[in-house]
Amino acid sequence: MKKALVIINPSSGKEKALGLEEDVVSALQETHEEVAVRYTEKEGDATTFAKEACEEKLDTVIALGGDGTVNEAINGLAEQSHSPTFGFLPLGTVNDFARALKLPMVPKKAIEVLKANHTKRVDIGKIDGRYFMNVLAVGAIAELVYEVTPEQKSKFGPFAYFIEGAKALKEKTPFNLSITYDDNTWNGEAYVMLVALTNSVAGFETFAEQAKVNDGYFHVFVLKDLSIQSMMKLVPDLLRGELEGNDQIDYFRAASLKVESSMDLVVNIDGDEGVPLPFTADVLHNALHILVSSEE
Ligand SMILES: Nc1ncnc2c1ncn2[C@@H]1O[C@H](COP(=O)(O)OP(=O)(O)OP(=O)(O)O)[C@@H](O)[C@H]1O
Repeated sequence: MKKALVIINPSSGKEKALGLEEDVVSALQETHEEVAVRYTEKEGDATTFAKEACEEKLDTVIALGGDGTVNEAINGLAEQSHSPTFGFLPLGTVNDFARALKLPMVPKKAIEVLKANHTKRVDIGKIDGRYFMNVLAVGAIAELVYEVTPEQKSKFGPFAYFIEGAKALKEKTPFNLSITYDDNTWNGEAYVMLVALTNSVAGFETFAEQAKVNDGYFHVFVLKDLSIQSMMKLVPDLLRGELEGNDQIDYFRAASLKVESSMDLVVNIDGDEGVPLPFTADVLHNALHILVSSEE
């Protein structure tokens, strides 16, 4: 007998999730005998619910929410002895993970993906005992994420980060960074370090154009200069998907990282405040089974 759990964050996506519950449940009932629904009330609930679904050996876990809810669900599913298939409806404003997986943004179409039952194995990252599916950020970018208001995100989409980013970066000084990755090291001064697991960062699908959701690597970008000239080159390179060739960026890929600084810095994990430096991070290759569009 197949069993599924639907985790709903009722606050996500202008409270759209509740209106979709019935359609999601009836879609799952086509292939599952039992479909339960649980609503999150606070931070951590989606992790608890997903972990309990693993313990109860459910076949499928579906999340309705934004990247925050998806991250929490993944934190409950990762490295469990029984791992249900995971699917989600992207109801946030940015939805980087859904962009990377080429999921439809229109909820009715995303429900069709759940029905089709086509899965793909996907990498996630592990950082000091926590899990993430999109991005780590150190430096001004990490701080600016907290400064972008939900209104700005709804109005300007990814460009809200760009507008706030340009403001934040202007006021910053570089920090020293020591990165040990696989068998190499990077030492120097940086303004921003971004570790992308997927191509889509802050809604820009061209950010790490070459990153695949299951290539086994972190794609690391270290920004070394913030002069006007360098920023003017950065924007077209970002939009063309050519950031790794930019003179002011050092780019490399790695399956594991150790990042240290003599300065007081905190790493941002999938858009939320994370752990202080130093940290270690590893790619967990093909760690999850995710429901994706059949043409993917
Ligand atoms: N019932 C609830 N009411 C209010 N907040 C909730 C509720 N349940 C969970 N949350 C909070 O919602 C947050 C996640 O929201 P969501 O899934 O919309 O992600 P998001 O990253 O904010 O999305 P985006 O930025 O793309 O819009 C978590 O921080 C969680 O604590």
